[in-house]
Amino acid sequence: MTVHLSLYQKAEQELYKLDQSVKGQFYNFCHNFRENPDHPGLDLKPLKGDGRIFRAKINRSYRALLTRAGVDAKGRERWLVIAVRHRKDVYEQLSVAINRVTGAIEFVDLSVVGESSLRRAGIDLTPAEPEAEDEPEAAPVEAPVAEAPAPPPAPAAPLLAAYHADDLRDLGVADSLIDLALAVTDSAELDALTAGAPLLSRDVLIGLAAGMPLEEVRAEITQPVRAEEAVDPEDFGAALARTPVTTLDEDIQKILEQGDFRAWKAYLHPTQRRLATRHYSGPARVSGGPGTGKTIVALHRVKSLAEQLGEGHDKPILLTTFTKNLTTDLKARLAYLFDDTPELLDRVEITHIDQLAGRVVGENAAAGRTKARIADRMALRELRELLQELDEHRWDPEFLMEEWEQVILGQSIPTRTDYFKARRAGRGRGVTRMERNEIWKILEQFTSRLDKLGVETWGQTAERAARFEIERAMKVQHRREYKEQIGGLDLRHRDDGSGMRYLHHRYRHIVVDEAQDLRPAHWKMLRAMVEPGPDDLFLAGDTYQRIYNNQVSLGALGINIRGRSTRLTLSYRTTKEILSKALTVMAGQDYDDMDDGSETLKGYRSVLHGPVPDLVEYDFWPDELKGLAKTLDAWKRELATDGKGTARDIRGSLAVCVAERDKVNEVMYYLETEAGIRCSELTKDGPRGNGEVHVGTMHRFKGLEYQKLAIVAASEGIIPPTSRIARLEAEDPARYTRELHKSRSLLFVAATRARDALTISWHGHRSRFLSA
Ligand SMILES: Nc1ncnc2c1ncn2[C@@H]1O[C@H](COP(=O)(O)OP(=O)(O)OP(=O)(O)O)[C@@H](O)[C@H]1O
Repeated sequence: MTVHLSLYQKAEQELYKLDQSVKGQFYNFCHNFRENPDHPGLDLKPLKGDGRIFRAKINRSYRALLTRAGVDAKGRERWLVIAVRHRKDVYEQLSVAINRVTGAIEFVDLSVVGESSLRRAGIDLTPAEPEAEDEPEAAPVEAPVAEAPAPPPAPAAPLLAAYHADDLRDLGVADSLIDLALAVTDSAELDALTAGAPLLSRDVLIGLAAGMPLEEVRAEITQPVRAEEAVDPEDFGAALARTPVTTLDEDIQKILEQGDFRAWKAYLHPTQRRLATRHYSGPARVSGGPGTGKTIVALHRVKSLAEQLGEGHDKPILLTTFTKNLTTDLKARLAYLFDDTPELLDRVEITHIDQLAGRVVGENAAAGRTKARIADRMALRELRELLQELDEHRWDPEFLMEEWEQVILGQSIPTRTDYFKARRAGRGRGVTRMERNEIWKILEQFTSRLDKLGVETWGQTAERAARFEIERAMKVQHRREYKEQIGGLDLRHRDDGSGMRYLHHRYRHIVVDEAQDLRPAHWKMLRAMVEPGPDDLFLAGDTYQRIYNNQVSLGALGINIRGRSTRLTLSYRTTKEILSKALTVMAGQDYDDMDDGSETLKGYRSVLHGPVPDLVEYDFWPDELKGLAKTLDAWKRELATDGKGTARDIRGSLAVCVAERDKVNEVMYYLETEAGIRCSELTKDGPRGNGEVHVGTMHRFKGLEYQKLAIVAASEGIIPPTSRIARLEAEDPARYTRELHKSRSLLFVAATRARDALTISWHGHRSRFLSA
């Protein structure tokens, strides 16, 4: 073997799309090239424009474009395949360079930047290979009958007129794209220009065009991917080490068969990769809009931590999330990510947060003293009954329930005196000392009522678990201090019989997904479960998607993420069209960053395109159901023509999302009995049954994604549920605002689950969150 051959990330993606036969021939090409790149059959030649790019023959029609990248340790020349193209698409003007910011090799393909940009920049593309003689000529195009020439359109202002070439260069835009980018006049042109652009150029240009200030682009897009060492723009050997590639000494056929699944497994965006692999001096957080890859980063973070730990017999890494059905999803994705190192997966515990709290409480309970857990709505019913029995009408049961959850349980307040002094930040309505006394009395009766029934809420479980874990952490700390005091001597005498010897923090690293929804007590429990220090806690979440009541201030809970917080802005899931509809739901809203600051969706964007979402109004619910069945039928037909013919293939591609629990049954009943469409309900344990269409409440859709999604009953009165919350507007405006936020977030979460197609319908009046 005379050369070492690697494949550029983008070239790999191009290969996936080619016919199986071309993939096979590419495999042979690699084999032959590695043996002898100068073999006459490969016909290796430099392009006339950038002599650093060579073309070589894969078969009669396809060409590999390659560049040299130094020599390897064995003295073999290293070559990089930068693209695989039909020969008609190989132009002399293609260029390759080293990006001065990332230090990686970048391939710039001017043939995909769009006609109008090229025309404006006066660039004429020359095919590297003239048409073959035996190829049928294209039919001559008839000259159109001349019409009176239209007046030339007024020149439009460039989209990035506020910036200079030096700004773009400085931010990392590829040199050959800078003039073109500065001449772009509308977003269609920008899309064409960025579609095939190197990653950093694309991110910077889209960020600036979306209105992100230059300094923010520098801090959030350029800085995270800057090479750590100085970049030599001519050293392709050094640059290869910074470029995402596959080494073709591996079995390329196996890689190609994995197809698109490899997308997130192998190639994280450099910002995502850095977040997943870097060392943090303490708790860190990744935020970002829906579909920006927060979960993917969390999964890779787990893998990177497991690799650092190596094999072992315990599970020092915890991966946890708020919803039960997501835990199943995380388990499957993580198993896929670890498929080549299953022994490392054994070092990870994946548990849903309530289950974890339940286990801690169970471990600490005396035998036979465990309580059954009830959902919050059952507890609320008990509280309502209690208030009726007490003939107590001054207090709204929902307000009391929140006060208990957020203030008393949230801060582990043990006594009435402590409650008098408690912080009630963000609770809205103030309460006097006398009122606190009344509230305490009612809640005391309420908790003893639950106690007598032998039940507790998940909030109580979390709070008790937090207390047990804090005690445990204190014992660990005391033992360590004592050992230090006595000069590091063995503590066998003191430990014997107490189990103390085995006491340590439960985990070395904790990774949390959907962090925005955890309760304060969950955070306290997690904080105590891991020793404070480097890489202790890693959180992924988006407060715009908070759909439960649990607003926290992490700093106040002992989790300091200041300076270790990063936001992702590029959506990999949703199309631009769906995203812009979803963003109108959030227009003008302020959300917190879980740390007494505010969060933003500025720069949140997608580069994918698809149909504009359908917004459909019906007079009555039965009409809407009929319309839904029609939409689903049409989608099924579309999927069939895409090759996803059978019900089995469609499963998991289509879904119907509803705001209210009752409507789920109505939708399923109608679709099954009237429209012959088989459904599966999305439950907290995942989809139940094998139906082709998943149906569930908006809460159940968190973290999931579907190719085509219908949101039904998006009517005013249902979202937000006006009859339930209207009175709060006057009585407790802060709570009213919180309820509206929650409702709005639910619709936002639901709309951003759709990958390609989205329909939102309603009967009566449309939800106030949906603009025309
Ligand atoms: N670097 C990447 N390359 C290709 N696909 C990616 C990449 N990162 C994420 N994705 C894909 O984007 C989709 C969304 O990713 P993910 O679920 O991690 O986003 P998220 O930010 O957690 O979303 P949400 O907040 O809505 O739950 C997934 O299909 C994932 O496979």
